[in-house]
Amino acid sequence: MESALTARDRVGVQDFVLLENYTSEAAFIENLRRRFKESLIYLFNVYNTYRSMRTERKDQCILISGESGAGKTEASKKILLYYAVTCPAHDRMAALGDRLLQSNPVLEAFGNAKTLRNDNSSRFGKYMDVQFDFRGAPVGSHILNYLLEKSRVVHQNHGERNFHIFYQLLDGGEEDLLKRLDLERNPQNYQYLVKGNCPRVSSINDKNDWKAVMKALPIIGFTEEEVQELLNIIASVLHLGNTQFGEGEDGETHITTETQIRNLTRLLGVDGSALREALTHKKLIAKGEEMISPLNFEQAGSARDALAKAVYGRTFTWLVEKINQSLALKVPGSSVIGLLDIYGFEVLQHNSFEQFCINYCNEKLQQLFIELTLRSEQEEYETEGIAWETVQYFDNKIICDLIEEKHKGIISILDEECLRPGEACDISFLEKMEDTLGGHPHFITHKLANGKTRRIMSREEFRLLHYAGEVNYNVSGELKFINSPIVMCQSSNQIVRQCFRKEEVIDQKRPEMAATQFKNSLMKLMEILISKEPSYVRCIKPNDAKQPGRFDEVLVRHQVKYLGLMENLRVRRAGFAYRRRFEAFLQRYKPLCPETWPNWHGRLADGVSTLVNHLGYKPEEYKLGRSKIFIRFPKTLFTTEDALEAKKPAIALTLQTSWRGYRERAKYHRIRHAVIVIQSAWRGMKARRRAKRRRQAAELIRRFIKGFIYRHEEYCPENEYFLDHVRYSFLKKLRKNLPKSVLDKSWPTPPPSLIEASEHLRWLHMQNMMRKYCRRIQPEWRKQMEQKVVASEIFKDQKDSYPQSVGKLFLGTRLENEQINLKVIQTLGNDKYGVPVTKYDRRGFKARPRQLLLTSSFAVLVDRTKIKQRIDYPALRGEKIPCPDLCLPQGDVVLHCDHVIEAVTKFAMMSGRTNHVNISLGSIRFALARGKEGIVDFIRGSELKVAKGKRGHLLVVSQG
Ligand SMILES: Nc1ncnc2c1ncn2[C@@H]1O[C@H](COP(=O)(O)OP(=O)(O)OP(=O)(O)O)[C@@H](O)[C@H]1O
Repeated sequence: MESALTARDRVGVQDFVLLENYTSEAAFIENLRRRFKESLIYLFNVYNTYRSMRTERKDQCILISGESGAGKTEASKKILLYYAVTCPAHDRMAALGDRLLQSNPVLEAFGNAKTLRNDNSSRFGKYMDVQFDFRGAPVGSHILNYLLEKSRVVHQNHGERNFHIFYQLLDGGEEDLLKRLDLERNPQNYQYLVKGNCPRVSSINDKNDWKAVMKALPIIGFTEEEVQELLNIIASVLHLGNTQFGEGEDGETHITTETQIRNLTRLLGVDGSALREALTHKKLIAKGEEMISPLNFEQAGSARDALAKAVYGRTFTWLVEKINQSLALKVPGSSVIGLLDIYGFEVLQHNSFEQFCINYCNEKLQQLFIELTLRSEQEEYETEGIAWETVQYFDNKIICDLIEEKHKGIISILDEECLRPGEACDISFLEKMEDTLGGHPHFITHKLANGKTRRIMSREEFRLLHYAGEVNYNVSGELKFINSPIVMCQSSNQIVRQCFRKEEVIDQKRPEMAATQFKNSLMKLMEILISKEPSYVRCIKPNDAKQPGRFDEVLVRHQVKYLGLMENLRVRRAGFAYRRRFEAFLQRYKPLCPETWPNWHGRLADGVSTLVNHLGYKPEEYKLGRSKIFIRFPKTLFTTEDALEAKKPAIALTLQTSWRGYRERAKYHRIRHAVIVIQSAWRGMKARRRAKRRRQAAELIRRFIKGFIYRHEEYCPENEYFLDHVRYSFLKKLRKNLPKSVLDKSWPTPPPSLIEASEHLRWLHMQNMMRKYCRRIQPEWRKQMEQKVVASEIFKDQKDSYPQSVGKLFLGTRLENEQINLKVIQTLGNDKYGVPVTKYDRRGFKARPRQLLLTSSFAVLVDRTKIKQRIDYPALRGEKIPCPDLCLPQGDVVLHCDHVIEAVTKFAMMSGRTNHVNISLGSIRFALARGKEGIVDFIRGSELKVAKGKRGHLLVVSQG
């Protein structure tokens, strides 16, 4: 509905109720034209009906009307297709669908014909009930047929045909069959088929259609016998058409075509003479007495045609019943949708009884429309608590009464006239109507008309002013004889016997005439329709040439008029043009009022009230019901709709902004949430790590403190960490501070627990360094070292000048390769020689002094005997070094040497008596001959001197 409003400006209005100028036919047609041009041929949603049935659980009906070729059958097919596609599938549905499908060609063969307006025109009105089960699946169907155009059986306009089945039989029937039925293939041989002079139609393939019908009949449930009997009837109609009459000399009518009568007798299974009589005589019952009177030539022809029409018409009704049995409900149904596909108002050049019935039917439908529309309006107003207002519309009840009123209506008069004893004729019927209905505002005859109308009306016509317009009906031939059934009741053809019931003939009180029958069936139809919720489909044919895209305005205007659309619209617009539930109205138009936008939180009625006040609705323009708002004029609605259209860009912008904002906020919240999750996870992890570290640190400190407390205890669990740590720390420190050279005496102070280990390490390290040092040392340096070590053993802390000598190298050349200046400055106990000793060779010096006394640069060799031995050493002599001094001395000697420490060390080493060196400071005592001892005083002086000192001491002055 709302989408229709949106599309309004583009393609007119979808709902005519919203047409602004609803009284203007031109505006109406213009709207049709606009939508036709855009191929928007359906004005309103025809599919709502099914939804209403499902949701409201109320039986529905769809009334489809329109003139021939307007599209009624197409529309009903679309509706059925919609059910087939959208309804839930049912197990039995397939079989039902099959039968439903197969019934179509059968119904079309017997009920459709080629007309000027439609090659496959349905020549009957159809009401079809589709039954649905509780799930909404179709489970059964039932068809009611109305107003079969029986006149077509005996007469067709030029360019039209009889019902399809005749042509199908002649074209498609097998030779044997035709022979049995005594038929010839050529349709032109049959009086009932030649009138239209159009036996072949390019768009129709009779042979194929025949096959389809023959295939369908058994599926629908026809027995072989029934099929044969049905074909007998069809053939009979053709034979009946070829039955001719002759006029005797005395004016008596007789049958001239005996073959036809024979065939009819055989095929219909009736008595030949009875049939002859029925065709040539009229039987009337007056005051309980049967009266038979002969028919004239013309009347006999009419009686024949009437019989043909009756036989065909009733057979068609029987056929529909047979199809109904096949489609009947096999499971319980819950809801029904009825589809009424019926002609719209028909106004032809020559309008007869059939047009009268059709238009009467349309009058009834219009009345139903008014009744149902007003009823639903009234019900809605009542429900909504709105005061009912009298609506201005034309109520066609007056016309319906004119036709159907008991005793006074046209149908009653027709019945009376037909059953009246004596000669009934069309004119007497007309006169009777004039007598009874004269003065009725909707009834005119030639006699009753004014001058102007009289000129255009024939004397055999009467005019009815229908709600949709005026129609002139011709009464000639109206009063046809329908007494033929009497002979048919005795037929041995089962179908004929079922169609013409004996009771009908026996009940002579007041046989029901055709018009009354139709009136009664219409009453029944109205009862069916009135119990349902109606929807209407009005089909309008755009042109008569069967051309696409052509909009023939004259034709359309004619249909708009005779479909009564303007009148329908007037009824619909009598009250309020538009109504909507509060929530729907508020939802749609709330953006137009700041107080209702974006959301109204109060009562819906208050919201709508606020909204319409803001929109400036005048009190006469609308009313608020209990749950709906009613708007009287489309203009009000369209102004609101236009305002909404104008507002839409702003709404779109707002929605866009809100949506983007919402999207971005959602995104932001997502990111924020993610960040928080990551952050908390990260913080948690960090905190856990910190706590762990703290725990570990506390544990460490605890173990450290405990370890510190127990540090002097044996290695135990309490102090193991502490001690390990101390050990580790010390070793780490030691690693960095290890002495690099053997002379480096530094060593980190060990913790108390490691003193022993430290010392051990130190010793190991020293050993290691020394080993490395020793491994690296050169042989000459090794010797030097050995000598120095010996020198150290001898002189360290013994001789003042020793520390100064440590750094001075012992030269190998001295006492070894080179000469060493060694001067014996005094022999003790003997004479003094002042002869210097030169070139003393090491290899020849094997002296092993018992004592070597040194002071400053002096050395005193003690034990001269030994020296003497040494001096005798042949090696020294071998070198022929003159050393008379050394050969001479006896007793101890005082030697002078510049490198006394070196010299003494080397002497000591050479002699292997390092512990025999005795170092004295100041004075030394020595033994003299005969047990005497002498004393040598050593002092420092400016020059080297040996002299006799005080108390007989030998005074040795050393330089420096
Ligand atoms: N909705 C449609 N779209 C296109 N063509 C359509 C539509 N409705 C009808 N027609 C055309 O009009 C022709 C006649 O339609 P249809 O037989 O439904 O008319 P009808 O009103 O049932 O006629 P009749 O009363 O003679 O049976 C169709 O064969 C088709 O060519």
